[in-house]
Amino acid sequence: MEGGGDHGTVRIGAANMKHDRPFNVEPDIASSSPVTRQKAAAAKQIIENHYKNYLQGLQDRMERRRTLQTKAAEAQIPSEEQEKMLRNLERRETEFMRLQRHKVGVDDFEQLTIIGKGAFGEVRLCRDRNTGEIHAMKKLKKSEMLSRGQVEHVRSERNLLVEVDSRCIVKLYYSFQDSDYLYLIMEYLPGGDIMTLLMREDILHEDVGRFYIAESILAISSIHQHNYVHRDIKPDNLILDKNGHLKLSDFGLCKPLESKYSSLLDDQDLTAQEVPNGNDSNSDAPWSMPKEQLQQWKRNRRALAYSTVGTLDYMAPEVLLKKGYGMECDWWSLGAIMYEMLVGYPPFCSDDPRMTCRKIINWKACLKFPEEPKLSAEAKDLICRLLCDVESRLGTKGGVEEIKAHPWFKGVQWDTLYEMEAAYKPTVNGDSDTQNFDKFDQVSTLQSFTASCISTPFFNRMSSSWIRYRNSPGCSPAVIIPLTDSTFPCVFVFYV
Ligand SMILES: Nc1ncnc2c1ncn2[C@@H]1O[C@H](COP(=O)(O)OP(=O)(O)OP(=O)(O)O)[C@@H](O)[C@H]1O
Repeated sequence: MEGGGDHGTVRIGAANMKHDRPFNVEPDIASSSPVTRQKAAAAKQIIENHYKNYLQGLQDRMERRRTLQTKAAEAQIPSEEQEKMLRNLERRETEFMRLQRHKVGVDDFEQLTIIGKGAFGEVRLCRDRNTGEIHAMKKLKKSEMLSRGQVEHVRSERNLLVEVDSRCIVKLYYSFQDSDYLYLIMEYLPGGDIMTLLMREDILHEDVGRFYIAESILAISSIHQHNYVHRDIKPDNLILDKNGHLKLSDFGLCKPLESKYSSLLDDQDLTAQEVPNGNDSNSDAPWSMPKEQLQQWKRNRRALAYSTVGTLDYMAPEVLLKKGYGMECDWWSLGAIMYEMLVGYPPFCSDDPRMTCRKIINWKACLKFPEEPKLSAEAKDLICRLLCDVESRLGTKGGVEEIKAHPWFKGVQWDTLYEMEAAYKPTVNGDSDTQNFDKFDQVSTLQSFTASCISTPFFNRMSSSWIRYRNSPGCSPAVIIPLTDSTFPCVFVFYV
């Protein structure tokens, strides 16, 4: 059978030889029973989808090749080296296709402990039934993704993970789907995320902070080299391997900013009287928050990370303001994380997200350093040169090298950082140890998954038109649920 030009028209070899012209099967189908017609329509859909995916895959693959070629040419990499990079990409693409053809599915993995939750799903430890290897399985509910137009972003995440072969980026082994879920099978990083480290340690010594900021720079720059902007760099996306080296995760799911923060961002709000006004008092500074409130913020941050609302503490002002933005926005986020590592909380933290938002936008007035803990002059300078206008931000004009050359990094051996002993070595007993992750209710909440459990004064203060509460068994004591309209505060950032 050869494919004909039009849908529904097929050219059939021997049976059609007499006429030697396309044999239109439509009249037969039209006279057939409704069940047959349904089956034919379903078959047509399956074939069309198959070829659509196949062609899309080919296109993506060619696009990745072209991007790599352009990047390599721009970076003036010698042609021999370019050839090697392209061969390497082809090898990984082929390997990935081979694995895809194996039709790996969820049944190939034994699902173990839940280790994380995010905006659209959960992350679990899993064991490959064939090899016995332990991996991390990210499981995303399709209906949630579809209803919020997020499927393309999962594709981005999967593409990026295949394309960027870097020791600073979490590795992707398989991606597949069943009728309800999308799955990403990734390497398991048992050291826990930087958020957990910060919650445990409160503040990091400058040497430890320097190590993790330096590794974050290498990770961020490796995705920038492939023309990706993360937009959502935050401590829970920086995960440690068993030796304490850092890898960046979570690339694909875009939390659409427009819907997430629209209620926080109308112009009137930004000029409202509570906007921090640049006087010299420290009344807006996080450390002037009552101690109990600050503790509450710390207790809430994990729950916030699991929610569909997410956090905007690390987000650059140009992203919040929906101005044009580029890779520099990731360097802002890094500045906010560095501040938190050395000071103990993010620079614009507040128990009210509206205030955080305003503080970020009014960063000139609101970026302040406490008396204690005392930061070195170089550390302060670097933070100030990352948390500033795009035009003067380090990395904007001179790229990553400009950041690496800052005096705070004096003595850092950039080329051998990942071979060095890490600044902090997590305790990890065996491949499937999950002690560095929070303990979760092990019953999957994905069935009725909308958001995570949060019950705090923090949310009581949020606009009631934005979220509301609902008691829910197994999700005590409260669950944030979305409004049914477009203001649903769904979250997640990544854009190509
Ligand atoms: N490969 C991994 N190895 C170990 N832990 C992981 C891995 N991937 C994710 N996690 C854990 O699961 C948490 C949630 O993962 P991730 O951020 O990818 O999920 P998400 O659904 O994309 O969440 P978000 O709401 O942050 O966008 C992480 O903060 C981390 O603690």
